[in-house]
Amino acid sequence: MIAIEHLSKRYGGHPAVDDVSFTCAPGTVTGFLGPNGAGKSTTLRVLCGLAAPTRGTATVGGRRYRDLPNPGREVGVLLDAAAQHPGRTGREALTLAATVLGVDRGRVAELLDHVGLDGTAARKRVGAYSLGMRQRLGLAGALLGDPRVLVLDEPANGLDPEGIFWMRGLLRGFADRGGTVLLSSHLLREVEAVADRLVVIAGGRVVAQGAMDELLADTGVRVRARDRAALERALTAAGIGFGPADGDAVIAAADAGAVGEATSRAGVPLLELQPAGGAGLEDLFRSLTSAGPHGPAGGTVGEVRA
Ligand SMILES: Nc1ncnc2c1ncn2[C@@H]1O[C@H](COP(=O)(O)OP(=O)(O)OP(=O)(O)O)[C@@H](O)[C@H]1O
Repeated sequence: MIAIEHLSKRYGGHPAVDDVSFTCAPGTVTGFLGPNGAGKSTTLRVLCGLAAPTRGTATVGGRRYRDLPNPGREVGVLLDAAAQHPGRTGREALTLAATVLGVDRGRVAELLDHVGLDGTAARKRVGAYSLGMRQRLGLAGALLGDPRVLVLDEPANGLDPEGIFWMRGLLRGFADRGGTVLLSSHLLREVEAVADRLVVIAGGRVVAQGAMDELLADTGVRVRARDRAALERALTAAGIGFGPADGDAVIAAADAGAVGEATSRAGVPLLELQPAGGAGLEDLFRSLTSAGPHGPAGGTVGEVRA
């Protein structure tokens, strides 16, 4: 179990992470989603003992990473695939890591195979690897100690669509065998297909979290009027939070009845009013994380919070 509790991290006066709390249970994949600069990496760095929290705690199985007796055996970490020693071959890098961890060297070949690095790739220096190959090698390193928990920062970066599909299968299998996975991404589509739960962060704060199916079922309604400004005024007057969708539509954080009443009271004819549903998740993500004049769609945030 990963537990992030009231975690804050300030750099100078700047709050990179501000009172963030969530948990990740065994048997699940949690997608940690947010735009660039949202605070994902900082949270993961604190969790893995690479940065000290200003306030709050981040623990694995009730202990801070630095207090785990053999962390590599309990938590597999891949935070920056690009930061691997360029002069070693993939096989050398993994063999060295196996020695440090006290893992049987026989696992090196097994893992190279598991992450799809063949003999030729394993003999190449890491400096000549593509980012996708480095991600695969980094993942092999994270899995080397046979941990029960995986913490991965943007692991799909640099992978082609086939590689992303492969990684989803690997992470799903890991969780289905009882493992705990926390993976960050700035792209909803990357985590949508594999995550059981989502934690959405923007500006250092959690703006939504919940089970994927809850979030899919509760993404508000998509509403469109010829007069967008009048629609926005009607929603604001009714205290309904909203955010931008594609085209002229907005995603309103209320049910269709409440939106219909608000717009009819204001005399705003509608061109469209329907549950946002699964297709609205992308819109929800954009509206929750937009720094537009209305900020995150407040009502929805409260409703989807677990
Ligand atoms: N070492 C640091 N010193 C100062 N500010 C930092 C440091 N690390 C991160 N920040 C700032 O903290 C905020 C959160 O950054 P963080 O890297 O955690 O976001 P992120 O969601 O991981 O984004 P990205 O996807 O771009 O990595 C940003 O404003 C960033 O500039």
